[in-house]
Amino acid sequence: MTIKVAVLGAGGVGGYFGGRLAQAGHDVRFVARGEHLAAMRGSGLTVESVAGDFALETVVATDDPAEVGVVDYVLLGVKTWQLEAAIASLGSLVGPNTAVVTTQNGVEAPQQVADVVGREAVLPGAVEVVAFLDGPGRVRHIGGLGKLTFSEWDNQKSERVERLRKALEESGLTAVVPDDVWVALWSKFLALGSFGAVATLADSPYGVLRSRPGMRHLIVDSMNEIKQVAKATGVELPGDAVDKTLAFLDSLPEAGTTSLQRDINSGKPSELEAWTGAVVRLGRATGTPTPINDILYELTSARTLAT
Ligand SMILES: NC(=O)C1=CN([C@@H]2O[C@H](COP(=O)(O)OP(=O)(O)OC[C@H]3O[C@@H](n4cnc5c(N)ncnc54)[C@H](OP(=O)(O)O)[C@@H]3O)[C@@H](O)[C@H]2O)C=CC1
Ligand SMILES: CC(C)(CO)C(=O)C(=O)O
Repeated sequence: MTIKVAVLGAGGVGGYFGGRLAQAGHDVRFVARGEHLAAMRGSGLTVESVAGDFALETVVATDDPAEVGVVDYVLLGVKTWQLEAAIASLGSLVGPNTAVVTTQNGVEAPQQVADVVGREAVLPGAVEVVAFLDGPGRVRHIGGLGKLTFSEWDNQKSERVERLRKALEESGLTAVVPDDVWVALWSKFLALGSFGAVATLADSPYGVLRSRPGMRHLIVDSMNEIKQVAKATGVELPGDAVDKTLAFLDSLPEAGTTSLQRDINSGKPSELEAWTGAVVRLGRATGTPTPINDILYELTSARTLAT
């Protein structure tokens, strides 16, 4: 069955997932802007992908969500610091049966969206992919399965979750509906909150981070604090969550870097507030001490001012 999807924020994630869904014949409307919008309108979307290249000669793209109207799903593909403005433009896309799927790294995007459209309209999600815009109208997918893990807010198995899961799988993507989507989001957050700030401060790739016992200890200490914050917000992570995240660090490419350090190093806006910033904020809100993350946050914030 064809689904109607608005991709709000057609960058690495939105462009790749939206592109695959459109290629499979779904009704995908891209909400974009600037040169990327002009290129998509003029010559469509090109995707260079480790899972197979493809080109969509024509795509539906606009900068005005009102032109799209109500959809079945909104795939929210903007960066965390762009969320507020993007959420404000959701109005005309969301009807009584619309589901807004969050893909942002971090744990706060679902609530930010729910504050405006209501919890029942949100499917909290997380993506695993390495994809980026390689110029206007051009997406490059260089790694990761292209996996979306998502569910209803209360983890109920619903018809709309199943319909989206099927559409994604039939489009060549990987879709996972976990038993508890909050455990999935917070498990990923263990990596984001710890690796991101430490890698930025050390200005080092994964190969260096994991090679020094002291760095590993620092990352583990940061993760243990995040685990406590998760617990204080009602999310109990599995006993092996920290070990698994350390094993994930060990599996990453030697020369790989976090998106946080790449953004900060190139002087771009970053997702620091949604990563280590969120650990500190949620720690304070729940009365959970986060001394390691407090230091990481202060030092990384200072680095953002210095670039
Ligand atoms: N890319 C990846 O491989 C992964 C990304 N993620 C997460 O997914 C989220 C999205 O990241 P990513 O795809 O890399 O981000 P990108 O910067 O590649 O894409 C975001 C796109 O949204 C556009 N945009 C922002 N606000 C609006 C708006 N109001 N209306 C229309 N377009 C808008 C941006 O345009 P402009 O450039 O003009 O601002 C940009 O094209 C992030 O939270 C990221 O951490 C998670 C895992 C992997
Ligand atoms: C989990 C992590 C930190 C791996 O690089 C990531 O997703 C990112 O860099 O954006």
